[in-house]
Amino acid sequence: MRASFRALRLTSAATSSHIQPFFSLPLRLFSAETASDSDSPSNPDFGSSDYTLPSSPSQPNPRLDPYYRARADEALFGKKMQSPLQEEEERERATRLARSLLEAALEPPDDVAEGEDMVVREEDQMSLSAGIIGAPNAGKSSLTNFMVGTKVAAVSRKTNTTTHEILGVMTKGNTQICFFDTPGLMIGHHGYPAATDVRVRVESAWNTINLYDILIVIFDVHRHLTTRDRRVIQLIRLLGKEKQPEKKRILCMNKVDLVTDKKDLLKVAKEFNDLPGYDRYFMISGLKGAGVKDLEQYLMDQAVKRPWEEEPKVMTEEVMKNISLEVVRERMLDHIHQEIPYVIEHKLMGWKELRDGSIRIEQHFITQKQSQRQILVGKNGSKIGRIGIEANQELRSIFKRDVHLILQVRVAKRKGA
Ligand SMILES: Nc1nc2c(ncn2[C@@H]2O[C@H](COP(=O)(O)OP(=O)(O)OP(=O)(O)O)[C@@H](O)[C@H]2O)c(=O)[nH]1
Repeated sequence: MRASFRALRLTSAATSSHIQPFFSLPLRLFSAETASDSDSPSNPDFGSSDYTLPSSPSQPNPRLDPYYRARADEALFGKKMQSPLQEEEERERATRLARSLLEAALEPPDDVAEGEDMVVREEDQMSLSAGIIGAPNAGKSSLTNFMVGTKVAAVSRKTNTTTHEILGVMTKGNTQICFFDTPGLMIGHHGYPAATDVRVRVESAWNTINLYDILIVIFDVHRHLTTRDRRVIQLIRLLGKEKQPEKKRILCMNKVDLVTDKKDLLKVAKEFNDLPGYDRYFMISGLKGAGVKDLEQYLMDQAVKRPWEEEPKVMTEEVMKNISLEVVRERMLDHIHQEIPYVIEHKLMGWKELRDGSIRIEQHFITQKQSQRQILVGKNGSKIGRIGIEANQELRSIFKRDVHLILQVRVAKRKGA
């Protein structure tokens, strides 16, 4: 759109320069130029800005009957005679075109994201809380990260109605979607529960599901095709068994990018086709983004009129960098109880967001003496290793994504060395 407007401007500039010579001749005849051979603009003999001319007496525009004007136009320019009605229509069309061109020109630049800096009145706010359940490694975090975007939602809680772990917040236009990890259903980071456990967890989860507007049941379809897991199948079946409109559920077949024969996906879809509890089925790759747009649109459509729960602030990269420094420094202070932490310089040397959404962070500690370096590094690197592991874990949980933390300890170069 902007390109076309630019083209339009260029055309009009070209047109006016084209017209110029046509008018310059008669105008020169009447100009009040003093006689001079010099036409040089750097040394003008006459500049109209130096003179104030009396404004011409206002004359009413001579009015011509539209009928006679049309006839005169036809005689002079060969233009087809138009009725006043046709003229009116043409004027309207031209106005519409001009307006749409103006609107196109005024469109916000592409790099200003929709909804950014937009204040949405509370009465216009739409919300959706979505619980996500899946076995470990099903891809809950990757999917949330993809939808929430590269910016991490820095949530300052307004309400505290739930103690569930928040995975991320997506705010677009007037709609906010909060993604929660489901406790009780959290089969957790510690491995799969026993088969009997699944039933107990699902049963108890029904009570907590009421807290969400929708439950996203996610499973690794590639894994399902290669190593079927009875517990995962049981979970999917139990949650989709009954249709309960107030407990809306959807089933997401994740990691479709890993499935080479796409016909296999249809087989899996058929396998769970008989479950009336699921409102919709989605085939997605939460990591790569395939199918996520459809899922996102579906979720946006489910949002209800309700004030947002979270302030839609986003953690900028700058804030994330500072957090990374603070977390590492805190861990260092935990492990080094002597004076030296205060004389150690601590710098962020590298920050890179990798294609899989993880962040590579490189930080350097610069000590004054070799002995200080030795204390910080510890025996065979044990101390700095401990600091790194703990800080990495903490950063991973704050940023809700993988973090590759690299710490280096070096001795400051002596001046003049
Ligand atoms: N190829 C592929 N890999 C994926 C996809 N989604 C997630 N993964 C990978 O699967 C692994 C687990 O993903 P997570 O998003 O951490 O899974 P999770 O369900 O949050 O795992 P827990 O935190 O253990 O419950 C990671 O190595 C991801 O990179 C996907 O759509 N395609």
